[in-house]
Amino acid sequence: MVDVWQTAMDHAVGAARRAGQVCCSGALIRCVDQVVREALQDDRKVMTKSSSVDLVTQTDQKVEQLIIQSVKEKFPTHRFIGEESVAAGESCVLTDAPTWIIDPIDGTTNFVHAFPFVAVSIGFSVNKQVEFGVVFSCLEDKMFTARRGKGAFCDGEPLQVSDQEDIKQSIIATEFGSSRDPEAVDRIFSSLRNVLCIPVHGVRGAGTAAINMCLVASGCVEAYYEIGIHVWDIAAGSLIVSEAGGVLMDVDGKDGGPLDLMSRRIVAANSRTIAERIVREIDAFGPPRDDEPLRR
Ligand SMILES: O=P(O)(O)O[C@H]1[C@H](O)[C@@H](O)[C@H](O)[C@@H](O)[C@@H]1O
Ligand SMILES: [Mg+2]
Ligand SMILES: [Mg+2]
Repeated sequence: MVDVWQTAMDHAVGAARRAGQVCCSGALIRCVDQVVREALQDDRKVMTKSSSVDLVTQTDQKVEQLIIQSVKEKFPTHRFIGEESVAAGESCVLTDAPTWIIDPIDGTTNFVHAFPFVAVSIGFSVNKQVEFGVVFSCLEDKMFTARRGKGAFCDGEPLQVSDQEDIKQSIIATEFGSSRDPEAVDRIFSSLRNVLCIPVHGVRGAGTAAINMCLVASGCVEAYYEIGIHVWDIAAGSLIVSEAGGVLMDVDGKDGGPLDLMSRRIVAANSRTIAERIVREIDAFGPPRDDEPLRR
């Protein structure tokens, strides 16, 4: 059978690596070279989006344009949902058409502060189903990939989630997100307290949703959950987790409900048991959906 999306996936891997090189040269320069740092004053200019801690740089915008241009040349009819294009006013609606879902720098706050976890995330959906996901963790130089039904890989090596079924023997990843609304922060802390006091072995966060999900897929943490993420944070990572044997869910009711890429809520875990336990412990508030027209 003809593998219709393999060419697109190969293109995504190349684009993610090239984009990662742009991000990483910027990030490494921030770590090591004060003189170049000053010379790059403009490039380091940090702007804000939905809140004073929702950061964006010219590198985010430049990298997204690089990826979109290169895809357009090869696949002129495909559509895009890109984090920085949506911030600039493009619509954020997932249709049945082949759609590239791009987070040019996942972990912009890390990037700005030279905290060494930054990823380029490219998901590709058809009929609203993710067909492949590519996450390039550029400072670690690790390429995570997954094709629907064909497994998940890191640099070509198969990935498998952890087989730990006991949440008390687990590490859980999460993030605080970019809302500083006191009510939302209270809810995030109350969920965190409940999870921590199960008790779990530990709670971690890499500062990027995509890398947190690759950590689940690699078996380094048993689960990742977050409320407030966006479709571009999770499209690629969600397939990498499920193809590594993990489960994905929303945070509704007792069993979470099916993952909804636009709902801004996710639990990604090694097993249903651990995912459902997290759902029971967290406060399931609902930020405005990504496809809600008046969310900005
Ligand atoms: O760095 P970006 O692409 O803005 O994504 C981050 C997101 O904005 C935060 O809410 C999450 O907590 C991070 O995990 C994301 O990766
Ligand atoms: Mg992101
Ligand atoms: Mg981003």
